[in-house]
Amino acid sequence: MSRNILSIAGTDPSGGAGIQADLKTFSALGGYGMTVVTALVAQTTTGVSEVLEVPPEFVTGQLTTLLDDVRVDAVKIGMLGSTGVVEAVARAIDRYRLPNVVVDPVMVAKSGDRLLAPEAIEAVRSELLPRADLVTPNLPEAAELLGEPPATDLDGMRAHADRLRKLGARRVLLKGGHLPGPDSVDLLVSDDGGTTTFTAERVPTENTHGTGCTLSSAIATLRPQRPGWPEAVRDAKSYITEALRRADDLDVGHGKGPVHHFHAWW
Ligand SMILES: Nc1ncnc2c1ncn2[C@@H]1O[C@H](COP(=O)(O)OP(=O)(O)O)[C@@H](O)[C@H]1O
Ligand SMILES: Cc1ncc(COP(=O)(O)OP(=O)(O)O)c(N)n1
Repeated sequence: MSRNILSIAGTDPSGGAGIQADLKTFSALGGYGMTVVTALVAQTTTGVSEVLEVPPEFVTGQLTTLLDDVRVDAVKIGMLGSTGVVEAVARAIDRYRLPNVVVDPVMVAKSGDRLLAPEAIEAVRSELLPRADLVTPNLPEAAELLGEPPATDLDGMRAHADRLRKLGARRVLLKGGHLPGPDSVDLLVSDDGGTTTFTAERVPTENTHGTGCTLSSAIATLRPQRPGWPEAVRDAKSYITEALRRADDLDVGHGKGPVHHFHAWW
C-alpha cells in the first residue's frame, strides 16, 4: 500500500525549496507525493523577486477536490502566506481529520524575503499550532511565535520548545541550524514533555537552500514508516545531513544552492 504524503506549500522554480523540494524528498524516502499550492513564488538561489498568493477559496478548492478522493497518510505544511490561507488549511485539517500533520511555520526565506504576512503570525499561533502533531520552527520562527528574542543556546531552545507546546502544538522540533558551532543540534519535545536532541556534524557548505523544507518533508514521509516520532525525526535528520554533504556535487544557480536529494533505500 502506498504512503500518500501531501505538501501544502508555495513554489520554488529553482527546485531547492517549497513544494518542489517537498516532492523530491517524498520520492527519495518512499512516499507518494501530492501537492496543494498556496503561493506562486518567483525565487531562485539568490532570493525572491515576486509572490502571487493563491486566494484562500482556491486553496480550499484544491484541498476538497483532492481529499474527497485520496487517502492521506501524512501532511507537511509549509509556506501559507496569509491569514485567509492559514484558516482554510486549519478548516481542512478538521474536516478531513488529517493525520500526522507536520507544520513548518515558514516566515522568512534565507535570503531575507518574507513568505508570511506579519499579521498572519497570530493565525499560525492560534489556528495551526493546536492542530499540529509536530511543529518544526527554526530559531527566528520560534522567537516570532513567542514574541521573544531567538534562543542562543540549548537551554534557551528547551525553554522556547516548552513554551510552543503550551501554545498547543503536540510536539515541537526546534531546529538549531542557525546557531554557530561544530554541530547542528535540533531539539524534540515530545507529547509527554520528554526531550531528545539530534546532533549532526555541521556540514561546511554554502548550499543550504531548502534545508527546513527538506527536513519537515522527510519527517512527514518517514512517520508512517516508523514506530514513533523520535525515530522519524532521527532518520529525517540523517537524510538532511547527507543531502547537505552531497550539496556541493550540484551546480545550481549563483547564490545559496539547494541540497542534493539522493534516493535513500531504508
Ligand atoms: N550546515 C549544516 N550542517 C548540518 N546540518 C545543518 C546545517 N544547516 C542546517 N542544518 C540542519 O538542517 C535542518 C534545517 O535547519 P535550519 O537551517 O535551522 O532550518 P531553516 O531552513 O528552516 O532555517 C536542521 O536539522 C538543521 O540542524
Ligand atoms: C515556497 C517556499 N517555501 C519555503 C521556503 C523556505 O525554505 P527553507 O527550507 O527554510 O529554506 P530557505 O529559503 O530558508 O533556504 C522558501 N524559500 N520558499
